[in-house]
Amino acid sequence: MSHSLQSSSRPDVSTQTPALEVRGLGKSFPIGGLFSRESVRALHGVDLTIGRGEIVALVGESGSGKSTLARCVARLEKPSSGEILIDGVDVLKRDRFQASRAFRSQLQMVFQDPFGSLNPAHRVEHFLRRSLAIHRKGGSSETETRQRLEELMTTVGLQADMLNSYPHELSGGQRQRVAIARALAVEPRVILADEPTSMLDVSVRIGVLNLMRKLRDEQGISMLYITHDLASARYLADRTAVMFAGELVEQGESLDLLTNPGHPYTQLLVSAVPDPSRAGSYDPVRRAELRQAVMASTTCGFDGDPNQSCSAEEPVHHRVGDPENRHWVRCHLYRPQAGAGGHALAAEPMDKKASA
Ligand SMILES: Nc1ncnc2c1ncn2[C@@H]1O[C@H](COP(=O)(O)OP(=O)(O)OP(=O)(O)O)[C@@H](O)[C@H]1O
Repeated sequence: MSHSLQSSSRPDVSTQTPALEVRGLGKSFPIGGLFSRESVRALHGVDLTIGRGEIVALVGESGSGKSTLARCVARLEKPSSGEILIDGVDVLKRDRFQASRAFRSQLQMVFQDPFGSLNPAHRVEHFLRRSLAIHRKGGSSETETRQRLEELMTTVGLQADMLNSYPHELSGGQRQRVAIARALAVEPRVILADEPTSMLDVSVRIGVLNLMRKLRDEQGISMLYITHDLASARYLADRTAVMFAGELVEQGESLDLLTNPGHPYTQLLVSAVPDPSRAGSYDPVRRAELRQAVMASTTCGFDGDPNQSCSAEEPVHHRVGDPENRHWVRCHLYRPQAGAGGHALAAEPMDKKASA
């Protein structure tokens, strides 16, 4: 996979009202039955901003909270705390009890499983027509609707005659393109894509990633791209955010973050990416120990000193390197390298603003 990310040629999204902004998002799930007071903290104080026409990758291992974040933002799950703003409007206040049609037409989700997300009893045309009808985007005549259906198919790189196909007649990659076309039918501002390529053959993954990139570049759609795959984050995303035990621990321009990771967890993730020039650097035993420590306690497991643990005191945001890269890390262990320019950001609220 070539790394054609060219952050410098992208428009400056930091000065505009973000397409999506998440502030202090928290989510706990009750566990242990009806009368139990126990809960598992899946998200804690997550701040995340996605500019217009920007793709942000959210990476982290299984159980780190990525899907919970996407499901809360998509309002499939009720957050325990925090705010969600689309185009500067707090949607939790606007539609207090459930997601409105207006919300659904602003934000769409594409799921991991292209096999499960399309009802096998219907033809492709049905899914797209339904989305157009619900959101009244089909045009006033059948001719216009037909034209729109064919446009959607072309946009996602499918032949118009596949409108007559059933899901089982399509490959996994083609089904995922249909799922993306269905999301596009409502002309959303933001797409949340939860591992959209992980169930696809390696050979067709790149096509779906390129489609997502095209939608960003040509239609200005903003995306949260959730993935385990750091190489694809680097290929596709303008910025990458790293989630660990329900919190964002590092964020920055993808290329910079993945070549110069500041948090030990990000370093561990990066070290697990196969790289012939770095043979032997991945330590599966250490990684398993850390995962175990994370599951067993509320501390992050990277630091043996209890006085410096995140549970004793939340780490502040440290800026890493050149401010242009908007790269920060939250870790008590972070020590800027001499000359690297890393320093702690000022205290709240500028801290949060600068870090999002
Ligand atoms: N409905 C639920 N009830 C109880 N706990 C839950 C629920 N959903 C998620 N969790 C817990 O929240 C934490 C985060 O889970 P989540 O699925 O968001 O992680 P993830 O990073 O998306 O993992 P994966 O990549 O495997 O999907 C986990 O500890 C999980 O067990």
